Amino acid sequence: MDLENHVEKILWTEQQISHRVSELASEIIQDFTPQNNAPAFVGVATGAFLFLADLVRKIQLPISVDFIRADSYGLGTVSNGNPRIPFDLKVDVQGKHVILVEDIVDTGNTLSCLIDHIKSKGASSISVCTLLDKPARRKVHFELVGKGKYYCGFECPDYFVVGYGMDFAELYRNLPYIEVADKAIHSAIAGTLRSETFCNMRKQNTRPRHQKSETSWAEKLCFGCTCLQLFWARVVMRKWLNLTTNNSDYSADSDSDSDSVSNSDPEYCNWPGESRFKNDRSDGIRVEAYETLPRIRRKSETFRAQYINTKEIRICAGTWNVGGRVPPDDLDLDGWLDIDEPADVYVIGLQEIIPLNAGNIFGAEDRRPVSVWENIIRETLNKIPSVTKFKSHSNPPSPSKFKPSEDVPTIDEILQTTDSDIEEEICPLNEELNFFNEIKDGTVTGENVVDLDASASIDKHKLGISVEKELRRQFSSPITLERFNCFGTEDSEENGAMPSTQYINKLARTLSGTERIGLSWPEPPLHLLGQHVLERPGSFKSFKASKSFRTYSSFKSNMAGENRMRPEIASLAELDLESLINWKKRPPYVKIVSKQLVGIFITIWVRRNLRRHIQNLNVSSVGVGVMGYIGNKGSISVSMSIHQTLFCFICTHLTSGEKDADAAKRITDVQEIHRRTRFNSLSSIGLPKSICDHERIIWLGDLNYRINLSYEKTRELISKKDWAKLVEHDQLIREFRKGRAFDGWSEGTLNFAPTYKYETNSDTYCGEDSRAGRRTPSWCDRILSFGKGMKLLSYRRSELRLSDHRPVTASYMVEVEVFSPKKLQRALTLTDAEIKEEDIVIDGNW
Ligand SMILES: O=P(O)(O)OC[C@H]1O[C@H](OP(=O)(O)OP(=O)(O)O)[C@H](O)[C@@H]1O
Ligand SMILES: Nc1nc2[nH]cnc2c(=O)[nH]1
Repeated sequence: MDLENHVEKILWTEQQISHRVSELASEIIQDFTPQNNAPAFVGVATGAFLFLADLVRKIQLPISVDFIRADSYGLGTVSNGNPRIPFDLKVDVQGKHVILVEDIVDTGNTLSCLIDHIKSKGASSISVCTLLDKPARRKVHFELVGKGKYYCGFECPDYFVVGYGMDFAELYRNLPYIEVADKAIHSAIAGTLRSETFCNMRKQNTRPRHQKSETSWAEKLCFGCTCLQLFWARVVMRKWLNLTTNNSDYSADSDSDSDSVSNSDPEYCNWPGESRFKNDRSDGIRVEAYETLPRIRRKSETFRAQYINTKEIRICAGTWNVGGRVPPDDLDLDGWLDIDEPADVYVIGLQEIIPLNAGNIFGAEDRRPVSVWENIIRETLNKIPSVTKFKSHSNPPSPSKFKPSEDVPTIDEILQTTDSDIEEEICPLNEELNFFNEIKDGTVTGENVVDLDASASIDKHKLGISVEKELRRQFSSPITLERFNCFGTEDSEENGAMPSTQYINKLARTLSGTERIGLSWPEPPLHLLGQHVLERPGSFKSFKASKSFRTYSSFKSNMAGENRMRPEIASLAELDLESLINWKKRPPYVKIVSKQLVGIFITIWVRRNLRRHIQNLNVSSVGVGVMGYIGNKGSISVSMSIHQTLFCFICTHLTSGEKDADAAKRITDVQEIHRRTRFNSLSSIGLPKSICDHERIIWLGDLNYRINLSYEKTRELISKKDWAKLVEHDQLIREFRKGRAFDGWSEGTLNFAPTYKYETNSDTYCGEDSRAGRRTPSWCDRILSFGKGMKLLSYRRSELRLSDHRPVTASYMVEVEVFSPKKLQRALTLTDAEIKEEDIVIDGNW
């Protein structure tokens, strides 16, 4: 930032202030000298401390000096209209002239309250001496007392100002001049903040003037600050302003995380690194959205139906305000995360992952608790065995089918890589069964296959051992060997003496290769789809000529034609079983995103085999707390497509408080979150930009809505478990009805006790002692949804006592659209045939 710009935002320099203070002092001396009774100067803490100190040193009268404190702004920039007096006068002002010394008069709330207070102490007159007056913001008219006078240093324009005692979030008070805070905010938003304020503070205030300074080159470059200070200032400022460097500023499991055979992991052979999430190629070439991850909602649903299937996935959403408590390592999250009914996607939102004290709110983010929570979540999800596969897109499994007992790790899975859906597109269930029936008179029968699946089961607590045992068992099965053999035959000549691990990888790669139409495509733009299928010579022929088709065919013909062990079976002995076992032992869930904003934290985990179907991942954080920007309250939203459906998950912590004004602020918070949440740049055509652009949305968090009843009445209804009556007074339910916040959203029935506020590590609600921060118990912790095709399976709370809140869980069965290359193939082949027919007719006519 250039110097002029910098100078422009200083409203009053040190010299100007000093000069004006002298003038004010002279005025006061003149007014009070004739009186015998020298006034008491009462500074309004904290802001007036410098002004008071400078002023009283220029008053040559036998004055007394004291402080009083009134809290009206708290951490925000808007007076709350109801100042408290947390510390009172020491001197007795009975019968005295009092001069209240203020740094700034804004709404007038503080003064109005203080004047009343001092008047009640019997002061004979009350004057006010303020350095700044902001008449544009005056809301409350205050009356001076007796012959009291109003002394004012400068009229202040309607800016939020800092310096010379005035703070922004308790900082900047020690600036010797007064400047506009908004400017700092705006320049920071424009990314030009060089943190002059901090630099100047250091130059002008923290280095003793007499001390000759040795300025390092780094300090020179940074206007006198060390880079570390500058960095800290930037970090803090960015945090205040809720600026993130970019949308990919979140953590996720890398592909190799927890993969013991990561280098040879066939699942990832076509998806290096994190590139699929970031839309950037590792070679530095930016890949346009339409080339890789497009998802364009087309107008023609009829046409869309020709290449889209649907299936259901289970999503478990959990929210918990953990009150800044670090969890013990053995915290049992099984119930909260509903691991007996495993989900495909876990969306976990925490609030107050760190204590919301000033240091955490305004200082650099403390990320340590994140890893503790993540470890516990990982361990919890690792108890869930891997699921084999969905049987059919069009006949989705019912929730009850997601039983661990069915999660049989078969050798098929290995052969199919991790993506069983893909396999089905080539060889759907019915074809598969027909196929096995076809070769019934050989060694393999349909029943055998069923037996094979059904006989294996996993002890979910001893997953690794079971997997190993099961794999060994399957490898000893003639069926498996034969099937494996068949896959091997296709490329047997080509493969020659290829080492076994390499060979397995190659097999898996063959099965996951993108040449298999649409295997991992999200939804390519139509023109590309057309090109892919039609422009290739003989369209369907090209599919038939593809490696996968050949693999499948050779599999078929081998099985059908021969009923004997081929010599290649011998190569199985060399198979690197250990690699396979390790591969199979990989954790069943992977973290696809974790993001923290002060105390708000969201982490999303998906089944390993779903990961590749998650695209266009984007994160957007919005702070609505202090100053309207800081993230002590706010949201983190995650946008993604799962298969072909757009999802948004929002974890929020909204404004707290029981008053109507607090409820109104929560509505504003929600509106702000909608307004300021932005995902994809304008150039990313077809990708969602805002929350509402998504098809399925889950909003979870400490929404902080309260029950509008007295504490006693609420407790009475809780003891009767009269949830229905309580619900009538729930602020959020009322908002639903009024249609102001969350219009059109759904929530499950609240048939559990309010989740807030409990005494620590206890089942007792706070408030037995009415003096100790009594809170009406409320359903602060909520999970809402928006969008079609979302069936709520359960909505409940868990009895974890770590904090003053109880965690809440909502499980959904959600419909997603799945791209079906088979359908498209059929549609396009037909279209192709129709065109050809037309051509023939035309030819005939010709
Ligand atoms: O006219 P009003 O709208 O009431 O605002 C004026 C008050 O606001 C500031 O105090 P603040 O509450 O920020 O505390 P501080 O002095 O500790 O900064 C300022 O020092 C005044 O006392
Ligand atoms: N720091 C600061 N405190 C205030 N209190 C009321 N108005 C202001 C302002 O502009 N700046």
